[in-house]
Amino acid sequence: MGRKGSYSALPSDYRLLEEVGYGASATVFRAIYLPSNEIVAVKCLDLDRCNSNLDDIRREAQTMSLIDHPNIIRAYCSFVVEHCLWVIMPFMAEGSCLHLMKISYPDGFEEPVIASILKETLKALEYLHKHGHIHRDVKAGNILLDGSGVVKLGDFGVSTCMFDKGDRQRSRNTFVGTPCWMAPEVLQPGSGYDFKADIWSFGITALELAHGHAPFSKYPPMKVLLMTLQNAPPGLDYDRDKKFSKSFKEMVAMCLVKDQTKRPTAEKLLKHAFFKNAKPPELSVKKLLVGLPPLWDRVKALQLKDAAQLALKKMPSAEEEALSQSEYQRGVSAWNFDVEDLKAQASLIQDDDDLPGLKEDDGSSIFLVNNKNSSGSGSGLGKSTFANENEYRRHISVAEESDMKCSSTKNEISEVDIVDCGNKEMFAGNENRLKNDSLPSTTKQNFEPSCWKNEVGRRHQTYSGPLLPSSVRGNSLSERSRIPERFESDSALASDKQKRDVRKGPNLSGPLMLPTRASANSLSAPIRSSGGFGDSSDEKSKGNVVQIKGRFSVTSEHVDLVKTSQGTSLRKSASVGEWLMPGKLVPNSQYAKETNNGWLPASVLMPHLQNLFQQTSFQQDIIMNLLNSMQPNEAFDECFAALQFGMPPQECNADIDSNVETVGTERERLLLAQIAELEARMAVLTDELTTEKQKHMQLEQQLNVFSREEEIREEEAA
Ligand SMILES: Nc1ncnc2c1ncn2[C@@H]1O[C@H](COP(=O)(O)OP(=O)(O)OP(=O)(O)O)[C@@H](O)[C@H]1O
Repeated sequence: MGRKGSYSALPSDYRLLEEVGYGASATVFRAIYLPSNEIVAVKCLDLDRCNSNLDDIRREAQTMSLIDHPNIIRAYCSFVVEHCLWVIMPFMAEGSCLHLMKISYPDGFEEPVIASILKETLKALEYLHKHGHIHRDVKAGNILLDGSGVVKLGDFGVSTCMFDKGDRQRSRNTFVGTPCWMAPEVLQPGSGYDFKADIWSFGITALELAHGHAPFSKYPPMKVLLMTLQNAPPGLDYDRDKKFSKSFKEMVAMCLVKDQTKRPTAEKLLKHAFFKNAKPPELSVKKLLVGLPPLWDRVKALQLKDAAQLALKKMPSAEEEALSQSEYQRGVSAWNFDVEDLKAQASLIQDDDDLPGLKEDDGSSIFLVNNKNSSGSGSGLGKSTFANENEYRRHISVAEESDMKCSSTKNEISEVDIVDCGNKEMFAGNENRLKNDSLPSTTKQNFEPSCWKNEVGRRHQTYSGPLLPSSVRGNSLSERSRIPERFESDSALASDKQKRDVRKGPNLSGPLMLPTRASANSLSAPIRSSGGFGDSSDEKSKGNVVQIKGRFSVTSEHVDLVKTSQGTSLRKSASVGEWLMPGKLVPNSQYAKETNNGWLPASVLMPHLQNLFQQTSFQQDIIMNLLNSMQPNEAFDECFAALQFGMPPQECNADIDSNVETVGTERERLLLAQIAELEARMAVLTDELTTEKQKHMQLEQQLNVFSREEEIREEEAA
C-alpha cells in the first residue's frame, strides 16, 4: 500500500478505467491508484504533439505540483509513459461545467449557481496571480466539479507550457480551437499581456455559464479574432438577459473592458457585490448534479452525439477531425499562433451565416491551421508508434509481462526523469474529500437526460467495465486506447467505431487544414458586398460592428487591425467586399464633389488599387498554399487544380494514376466548383483592376488638364 497522498511514478500502479474527457492535447482517464485503492484522474498528454523540450515540461510539472489551493487542481506527480506524459491528479467526479451544460443545461445555469462557480474560480485566479502565474485557459471546460459540488480550476500548467515554449517554428502556425475566450491584447501582436488577460477570459466564462456558450462561438476562429478586436466587448444584454441581476451585468462589464489596465484584479473583483452573497458551491452547485449518470456515460453520450451529428452532416475528413473535438475543445489551449497568418486568412472570410448547420455552440467552428513547414514528425492523438498491428500486440504482451514497466521512447528519457511526485503534506487536505467524491453513484446509471436522449438515441451498451490497462498503456492516446473492451452488443461496437472515427485527433503535423467552415468558405463562397456579421446572439455589439466582412486592408507588412478599423469608413465593391477608405484624407465636401463628377482623386484611388493588387496576389498565394498542402489522396485534385492554374504538369504526383479511381466524384465536383468560383472571382477582380487603372489614368489626365488650365489662368491674371 502506498502511503496516503503519496503517488508512485510506476504506470503499473495505476489501472486506467474509463475515459472521462479529452482536450486539445490530452485524454483524461479515471483510474485507480492500486497501492492505496484510491480513485485518481490520469491525464495523458501526447508528447508527440508537444513543442517543448522535456526540461520545460518538467519545470511546468514541478510548478503544477507546488500549486496548493483548494480551488485549483494540482498534479500529484507526472511521468513519461511511452510517448505520453501522465499527469496524476485528483479525479473530479462530475467533470467540467461545459460537460454539465452540454448534457443538462444547454442554456446555461441560474444566476446563484453561476455566482458560486465564478467565485470559486476567482479565488483560484487570485491565488495564481498572487504567485505570479497566468492561467491562460480559463473557460467552462476547465472548471471542474466533484460530487459534492466542489469547484476547481483545472488545466493549469503542462499543456500550456507544452505549446507555449520550445520550438516556435513548429508551433507558430498551430492554432487549435477557437479564440472566444482570448483577450484582445492576446490576439493583438506586440501589445503584450499579463494576468489581466485571465480576467477577460473570466468575463467570457461568465457569459458562457449564463448562456450555455461563449460569445461568438458560432463563428469560425478567424472571425472571432476579428470580432474580439474590432467589436465592442460582449456582455450581458439589459433586455435579452433580463433574468440576470444588475450586479452580475456590471461585474461582467468590468471584466470585459478592452483596456487591460482598466480591468479589476481578481482580488478586487472578489469584493464585488455580485460575489457578496454567493452561496458555497456545496449548496448551490450540488443541486445541479442530482440524478445525472456517471461522468463516463455522459462523455460517451456526448461522443455519440458528435458521431450522430457527423453522420448527418457527412463532413469531409478535415472537418470531421475538427468537429470531433467540438464537445470539449472549445478554447485555445495554446496562446501561441501566428496572428499575422490568421489575420491574413481572416481577410478572406465570408459571412457564413448562411452555412447550414452552423449555429452557435455547435462547436463547428473548431479550426486547425497547421504550419505547413512543420517537420511532420508530430502525430495526432490517434497515431500509433507501431508499424503494424502485430508489432503493436507484441509490444503490449511484452509490456504486460514486464509488469507494466514503462519504457520511455521519447528522447531516451525514462519516466523517472520527469517524476515529480508531490509533497504529500501539501495536498493531504484534499485527499479525504477526493476519495469520497470520486466514487460514482450507481443509482445514477439509468438516467438519460432528455437533451441528449433525443439526439443520440437510446444507448445499447453499458460502459461500466474498466478498460484493460494494456489497451491504454500500449499507446495511450492511440485508437486502441479509446476502445472500451466491454460491449454488450454489436451495435455498441458499431457505434463505438463510429465514435472513434469521429474522434481521431487532429493531425497537427499534417498539411494546412483549411477546409473547415471558415476556410472552405473563403474559397468557395462568392464575395458578397453587403451585410454585417449579424451575430444574433450578440446584439449588443451589433451596432458597433465595423464592416470588415469579406475583406480588410491587407498589406505585405504588419497589419494593425485596430488602427485600420479606426477612423475609416467603408465603401463597398462588388468583388472586393469592403474597401477601407482613408476618410481623414478627403474632406467630405471635396469627396462629394469629386464623386459627383464621377472622378476620384488619386489619393483615394491609389490605396484601393494597391489593395486590389495585394489582394489578388494574396489570394493567389493562398490558393497555391492550399493546393500544395492537400492530403496525398487529394493528389489528383491538386494536380487537376494545378493544371487549372497553369502550373506545369510535372508538379503532379506520380501517384495520380492510382488515385484517379479513388477520387470521389462528389469531391471532384466540389473542387471543380470551387475552382470555377475562384476563377470567376479572379476574373472579376482583374476586370475591376483594369477599370480602376483606366479611371486612374483618366483622372491623371484630367488633373493635368486642370493644372494646365490653372497655369493658363494664373498667366492670364499676371
Ligand atoms: N481531474 C479531472 N477529473 C475529471 N475530469 C477531468 C479532469 N481533468 C480533466 N478532465 C476532463 O477532461 C477534459 C480535458 O482535460 P484538459 O482540459 O485538462 O485537457 P486539455 O487537452 O488540456 O484540454 P484543452 O483543450 O482545454 O487544452 C476536461 O474538459 C474535463 O472534462
